[in-house]
Amino acid sequence: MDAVKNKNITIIGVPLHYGADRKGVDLGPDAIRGANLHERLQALGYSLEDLGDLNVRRSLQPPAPGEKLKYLGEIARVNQDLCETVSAEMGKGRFPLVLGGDHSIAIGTIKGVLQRVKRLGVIWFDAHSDVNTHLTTGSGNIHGMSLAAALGYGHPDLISIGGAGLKLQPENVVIIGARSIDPGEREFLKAKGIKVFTMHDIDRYGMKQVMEDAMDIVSNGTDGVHLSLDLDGMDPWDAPGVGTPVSGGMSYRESHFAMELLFERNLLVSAEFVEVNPMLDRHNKTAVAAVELIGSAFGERIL
Ligand SMILES: NC(=[NH2+])NCCC[C@H](N)C(=O)O
Ligand SMILES: [Mn+2]
Ligand SMILES: [Mn+2]
Repeated sequence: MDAVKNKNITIIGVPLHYGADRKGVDLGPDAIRGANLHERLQALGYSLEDLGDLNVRRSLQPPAPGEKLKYLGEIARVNQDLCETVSAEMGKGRFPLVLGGDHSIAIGTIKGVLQRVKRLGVIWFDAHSDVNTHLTTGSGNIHGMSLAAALGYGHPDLISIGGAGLKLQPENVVIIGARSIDPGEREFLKAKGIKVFTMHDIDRYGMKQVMEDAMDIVSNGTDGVHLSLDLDGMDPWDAPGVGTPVSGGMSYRESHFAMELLFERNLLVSAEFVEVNPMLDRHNKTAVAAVELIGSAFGERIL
């Protein structure tokens, strides 16, 4: 089962903001749909189903001061739901395209894909590495912990989603575009041997080389690749509508080119586009960028 040859896509919206503890990113799925997502994919010959948005239970209590796992209950619940939905769609031979919502939803997406593809590669496109746990986080925001959780590290309520023991292997994961890594995360990445292509590497070697190396790593010994794309990986000039912007990111062209190269290698079995926050955006620019990157990843070309 592979992305580009799989012409059946299921779109799943996850209007979650609790992992970012900041309002607006819950409006991401509709902003992305509103930027003509369906039309663009249909024009490429894909057959779509859109399940709408998963239900997010509302919290009536603010987190306690200093809480290290803010909104854990709400986040774990929707991720369990997402995991089951992704797994069910893949079981029908469909390609899950998940729209965030904050990046904590990667836990549910990846766990669901892992139920179908045991040896899974992941490309994590992000300004951040999201490998904090409740023991290292400064913010307590779970969107900064999702990659660690998918690797099997963190709170039991997060790592047990989808079944105990279901996890990524560090050698099958690459991070691209990183430029903001916390001290605890740096240690984690080193200890686990996770390959990070920082902005420095993209400057030095160019996006073509970085993507080729990245795709070699994630496809080596795996049966499929998941793309987890945080829009804050792009430069805030091109994607201003994100909650945790970091200057000096991937340009519009670099990001597109990365998606085009991904399509050419035909590795993807699933993808998610997260952290679009329309309340912080200008003219829906970030949602439009998301749809354009999705278009390129699914085969759009200029000529
Ligand atoms: N998915 C994201 N935008 N993550 C940002 C994480 C920022 C910071 N490292 C934290 O743990 O809070
Ligand atoms: Mn990020
Ligand atoms: Mn992220």
